[in-house]
Amino acid sequence: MTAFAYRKGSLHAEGVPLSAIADAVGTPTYVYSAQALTERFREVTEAFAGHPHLICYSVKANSNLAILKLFTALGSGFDIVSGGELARVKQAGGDAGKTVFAGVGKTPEEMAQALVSGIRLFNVESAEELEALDAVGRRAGHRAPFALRVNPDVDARTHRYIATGLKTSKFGVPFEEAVALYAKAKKMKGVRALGLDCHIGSQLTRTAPMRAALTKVADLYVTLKAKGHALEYLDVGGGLGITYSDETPPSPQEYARTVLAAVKPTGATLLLEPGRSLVGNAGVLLTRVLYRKPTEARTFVVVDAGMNDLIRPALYEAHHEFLPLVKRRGRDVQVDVVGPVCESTDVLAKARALVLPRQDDLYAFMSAGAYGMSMASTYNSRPRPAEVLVDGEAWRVVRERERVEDLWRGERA
Ligand SMILES: Cc1ncc(COP(=O)(O)O)c(C=O)c1O
Ligand SMILES: N[C@@H](CCCC[NH3+])C(=O)O
Repeated sequence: MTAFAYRKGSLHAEGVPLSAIADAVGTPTYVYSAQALTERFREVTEAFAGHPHLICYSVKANSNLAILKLFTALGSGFDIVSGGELARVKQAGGDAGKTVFAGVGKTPEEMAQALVSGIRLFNVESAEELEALDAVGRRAGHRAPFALRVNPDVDARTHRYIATGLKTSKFGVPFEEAVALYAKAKKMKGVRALGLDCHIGSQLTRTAPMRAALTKVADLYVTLKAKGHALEYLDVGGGLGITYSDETPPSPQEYARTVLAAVKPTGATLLLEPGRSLVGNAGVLLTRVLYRKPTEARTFVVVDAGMNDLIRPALYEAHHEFLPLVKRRGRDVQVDVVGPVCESTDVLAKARALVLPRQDDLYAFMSAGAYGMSMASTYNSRPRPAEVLVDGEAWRVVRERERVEDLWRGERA
């Protein structure tokens, strides 16, 4: 069953009409489906059943505590990129021992905090970071478990802003330098090599780049083992894409087949860091129509959600379907759906054919569960949206709408 579907012309999240949520909580509001989150998590786990693995949900995709708690209950670990994300995981009852820490700019303070918390693995992204981690480990009196994130120089065939596996990207250490770095690390007293890591990009819709990268990385893993490094984990990153409009990403099963075939020679325990593929299609952003504005050039529909609430269209020219909460019959016209923010890139849906909305009509931006709220800002002093979690016929607010007073918290006039 799809979590978001029309019933008698009214768009529902599971058993709840979305317009009831919009009326009660206001707009803009993010709404997530517990059922969609759970089903997707189980689907990925089942696809890898039979092979030792741990799913480390990528917190940056959606870091709401209720979602972290739900994944914790399903047995998930986490992929984090900051001390703030670690704090969220702990706050939600997540296990630091099932958590991996990535990112090119971890501070020594963040590393120390993570080490004390018992983090499973540091994914180290540069030679200098390795030295910093070594110093942290020595100071703490125990070796920090690490994997090098290598950059396999593979074109992930995704939007260039979210590709991370090319030589020119800031991520990972150059593939050719990995063997020497592991040899250097062996002499360090504050670190312990426990794995190897790579992540080539996000919203991947083809298996060929995954296969190419993982085959290279698996080869390197075997080489490192042969050189006496006691590696246990191969972290294959995240990146599996979702359908926003007409993309046809691999299914979790097809993804698992590709990954498992490539890593077979390693015998490693797999770490997976899915973000978008678990939450992207489990969330929508509700919005209300403020004004229609026909001009000579085009017809604008101004809604109360802006690029500060959902930045993906402005940042990546990303497509999110724009659906009415209550279906209406009529002739389609072409419109640009825009937000209230004072930026020309605040266009949330461009050149869409739809029945001309009326003032106050409610709509949903679909596929907004990933990198929606987690990238929201208060630009233009707009309080961030509320968040709601639906479960069957029940729903609850899992983050209150930010209040205007929150906008200047900590400021001194
Ligand atoms: C290291 C790392 N792991 C996991 C992810 C999650 O990626 P996705 O949401 O595409 O699954 C990202 C983001 O691209 C990342 O940088
Ligand atoms: N924020 C991006 C994905 C970046 C992934 C983080 N490494 C998006 O919305 O598509």
